[in-house]
Amino acid sequence: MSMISVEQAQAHILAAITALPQHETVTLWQAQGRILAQTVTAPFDVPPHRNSGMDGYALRHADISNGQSLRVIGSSFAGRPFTGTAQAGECVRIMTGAVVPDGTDTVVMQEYVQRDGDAIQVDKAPETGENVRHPGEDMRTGDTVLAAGHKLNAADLGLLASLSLGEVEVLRRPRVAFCSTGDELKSIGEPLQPGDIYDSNRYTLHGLLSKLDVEIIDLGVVRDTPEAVEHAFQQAMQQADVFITSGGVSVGEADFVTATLQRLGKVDFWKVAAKPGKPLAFGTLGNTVFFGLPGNPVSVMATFLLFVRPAILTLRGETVPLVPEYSAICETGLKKTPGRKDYQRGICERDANGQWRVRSTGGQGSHILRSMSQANCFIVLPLEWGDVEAGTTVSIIPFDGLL
Ligand SMILES: Nc1nc2c(c(=O)[nH]1)N[C@H]1C(S)=C(S)[C@@H](COP(=O)(O)OP(=O)(O)OC[C@H]3O[C@@H](n4cnc5c(N)ncnc54)[C@H](O)[C@@H]3O)O[C@H]1N2
Ligand code: MOO
Repeated sequence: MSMISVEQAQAHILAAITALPQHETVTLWQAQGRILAQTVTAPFDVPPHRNSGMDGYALRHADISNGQSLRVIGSSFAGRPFTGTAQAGECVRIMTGAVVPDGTDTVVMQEYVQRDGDAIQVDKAPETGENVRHPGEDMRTGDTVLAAGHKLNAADLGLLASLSLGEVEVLRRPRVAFCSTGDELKSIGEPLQPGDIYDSNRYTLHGLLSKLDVEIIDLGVVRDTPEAVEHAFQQAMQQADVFITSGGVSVGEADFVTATLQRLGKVDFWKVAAKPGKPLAFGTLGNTVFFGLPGNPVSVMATFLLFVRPAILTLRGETVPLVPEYSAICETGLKKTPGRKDYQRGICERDANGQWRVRSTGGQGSHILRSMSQANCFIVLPLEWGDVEAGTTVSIIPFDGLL
């Protein structure tokens, strides 16, 4: 199988995936960031009643044009309305949010009033209707206030609460299973035998998945045997919407991932013209979407961000899964071989003029995980480019919110 371009691979993945059809009901406490599966209409007006925008006095505007003093006949507090009706020459002490009493049409701020016992004198006349907030000004009965497909944010949660809607229908979260493959991998704390290393990819993947509001299923470290790899695949197919492996996807004699995918499911593509990330495998296992990520620690992160993350966002119902790129001036020269699109690790910042500037983190081997830890962006270099001179304008993908 020949290599396909990054763009072809991304298009292929997004074309193969649609949002999960299943819904679930969650409380507002669990609803932040979830995708609505229902349309929400307002069951009543918000605010539900005419109320005051200020602390002051509710009065009849017609009464103050001639400068007469008004008699205070009671008080209206938020949650404790005045129940009577104001007549000509009368006013009611009122607090912010309290019901504006019948018979009045305007609220004057208390700072513009002089009070003497039961009488007030207005120093500065408001406009008619000033400081009166009307029913339905925020939302009117029957208004569509949130559409299906909308991603709920903090404002929306408050909005739903103000409509007394404590639960909402949202799309189900994707279940994502992942494992590391490799006989050389030891778990934290185990002694290393010659040739061993500690498994870092599972921790990286767990961290990346934790940013995405998914159900995470950790299938652990899988040994480099066809049986062990197959067993992990079987488990994932039964439990997960997405299955991610790391390692064992290249052409070595202990690389069983692609063959297992071929046996149990379907290989959509294998190998992308990306550096790092070349041996990425993508396919399906029944209803489970499969990503075989290369084992190198930087390759895992790059392929996750470029290919897996957009797929998961699409599954969870988001409509703009790809991250934006920006132009930056590259302050360091970069080594590059034409033939693959490079995602080099960079450190970017905006200068005083708002111009992005970026420099390399140094060594770009896909085993140098520290380059990802030091970086705050990818420097994206087109497939056909060779070495890059300092001062060249390049594209960057900032890591904000991604890692
Ligand atoms: N003859 C060829 N050899 C390789 C090619 C090729 O095209 N022809 N491609 C290279 C590229 S590019 C990559 S990327 C790697 C990917 O290989 P695998 O996906 O099969 O990964 P492994 O061989 O299993 O591991 C690669 C590397 O990463 C380390 N590793 C693996 N898992 C973990 C883990 N969980 N935590 C930390 N480190 C891990 C592993 O020890 C290896 O050093 O293939 C190249 N070879
Ligand atoms: O594609 Mo590999 O990820 O270059 O090291």
